[in-house]
Formats: sequence, C-alpha cells, structure tokens
Amino acid sequence: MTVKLGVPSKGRLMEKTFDWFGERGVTLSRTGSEREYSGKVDGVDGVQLVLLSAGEIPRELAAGRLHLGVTGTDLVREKLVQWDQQVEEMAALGFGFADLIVAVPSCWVDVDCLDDLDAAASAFRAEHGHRLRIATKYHRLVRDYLRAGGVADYQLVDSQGATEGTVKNLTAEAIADITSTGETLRANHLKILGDGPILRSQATLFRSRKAQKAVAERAALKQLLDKLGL
Ligand SMILES: Nc1ncnc2c1ncn2[C@@H]1O[C@H](COP(=O)(O)OP(=O)(O)OP(=O)(O)O)[C@@H](O)[C@H]1O
Ligand SMILES: O=P(O)(O)OC[C@H]1O[C@H](OP(=O)(O)OP(=O)(O)O)[C@H](O)[C@@H]1O
Repeated sequence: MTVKLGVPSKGRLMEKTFDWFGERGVTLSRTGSEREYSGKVDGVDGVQLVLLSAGEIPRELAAGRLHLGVTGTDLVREKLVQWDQQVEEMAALGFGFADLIVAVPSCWVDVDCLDDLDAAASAFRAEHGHRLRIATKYHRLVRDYLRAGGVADYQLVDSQGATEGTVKNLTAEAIADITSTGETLRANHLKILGDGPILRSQATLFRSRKAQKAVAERAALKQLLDKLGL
C-alpha cells in the first residue's frame, strides 16, 4: 500500500501544485500522453500521485481513499459537512486565491448590501409572484450566509459553470460565485454586494482523518510531510 496524494488534474491549480511540491524537493509529473490522467512522484518513496477533478478531492479525502489532497478551501467547506472533522488543513499553498461573493446587476442602483437584497427580494416576489433566483454551485455556503444575513425571500438555482451568464440568460436575477480578478463580473455587468465575501479561498493541502495508515504508509507519510516542512 502507498500513500495517495490527490492533485487537480488540469489547469492553474495542477501546475502551481506541481511547482509548490517541486520547490520542496518532491517532483510531481504527469506520465503517458498529454490526455492520460497518470502521474508519478519523485524525491520520496511510497507516494502515489492521483490526478482528479478539484471538486472531487474533498469527497475522496472524506472517504479515506486519498491520504492527502490539494484543492480549494471553498470546495472543502461546500462539499463536506463539518469539514474539519473529516479533513485537517496542513498548509495554505499561497495560490488559487478566490472570493466567494454575491453579485447583482450593476443597474440595481438601490441594492448594495444584504439588507438591500432582502428588501429587493421581497419586492420582487410581490411583483412577480415567484422568488428572486440566485444562481450558484455553492448551495450550502450561500444558504448559510444568506440565513445569517437575514435574507429569506429567494431561491437558489443550480449553475455548475458560466454562472455570471445566467442573469443575461434570464435564468436568475443574482449570482453567488467565486471571483479572482473581477473581470468576469464586470464583463457581465454585475456588481458585488458590499458586505464582504462569503469566504476567501485558496489552494490548500489537506490530510484525510479517515484514511487507513498501515505501518509502511505511516512511514511514507511522515517522510513526505517532513520533506515538505510540515
Ligand atoms: N478564476 C479563478 N482564480 C483563482 N482560483 C480559481 C478561479 N476559478 C476557480 N478557482 C479555484 O480553483 C478551484 C477549482 O475550481 P473549479 O472546480 O471551478 O475548477 P475546474 O477546473 O472547473 O474543476 P473541475 O475539474 O471540477 O471541472 C476552486 O477551489 C476555486 O476556488
Ligand atoms: O474574477 P475572474 O478572474 O474573472 O474569475 C472568475 C471566474 O473564474 C471561474 O470560472 P472558470 O474559469 O473556472 O469557469 P466556470 O465558469 O466553468 O466555473 C469562476 O467561476 C468565475 O466565472
């Protein structure tokens, strides 16, 4: 048995994760063809690289099928109930920064904060006969945030991508999504509510609290964490 390390299989997160480990003497690399999801680990024994979707890493850690995994804090908090009982944060990696925010059309001049949104949502329902729709893939985090902020008269609609487009497409009136540079929001004529983000996320190395550790795995895990300075 080996220690399984889960890393996002594509894009910025994968490349920056490879760099972060490389700077600490652990070389992660893809093997096979460009499209084959296989990889290897050099610089430490007994560790297997598992390439998978960033969004699936929280679940795999919680199930104990990965010992360690790199993904965004937003995805762990959204996907795992009582996340800190299922995984342990080992290191914030200093990249993949993104804020989870609520945004409304820029032309809604009377709506700048959650209190305004609550008022607008009540007025919307009275006028249209259905609740104001907020598109998101972060259902749990958004619900908790709006409940705490006293916003009640809304409904979430699921959007797994291109969420900023839902307002223009008339499938939602507002959105809750991650933003980094803010360019996608600006391009889609949306503005962030001024109460501060729901969550500030960054790429983080997590350890599973459930993954079994036989003697050999304990040794490999310790060696890896020592090498990473953790
Ligand atoms: N524009 C961005 N800037 C910085 N970080 C981002 C950005 N977009 C997404 N992220 C972060 O990257 C992580 C992965 O996001 P997401 O699940 O959208 O990626 P994906 O590449 O679409 O993954 P999947 O393989 O599941 O489709 C999340 O933790 C998110 O916060
Ligand atoms: O603030 P910005 O720098 O413009 O980045 C924000 C965008 O990045 C992410 O989308 P991604 O590119 O992952 O595509 P997606 O819409 O499929 O999630 C996110 O969902 C926003 O749409």
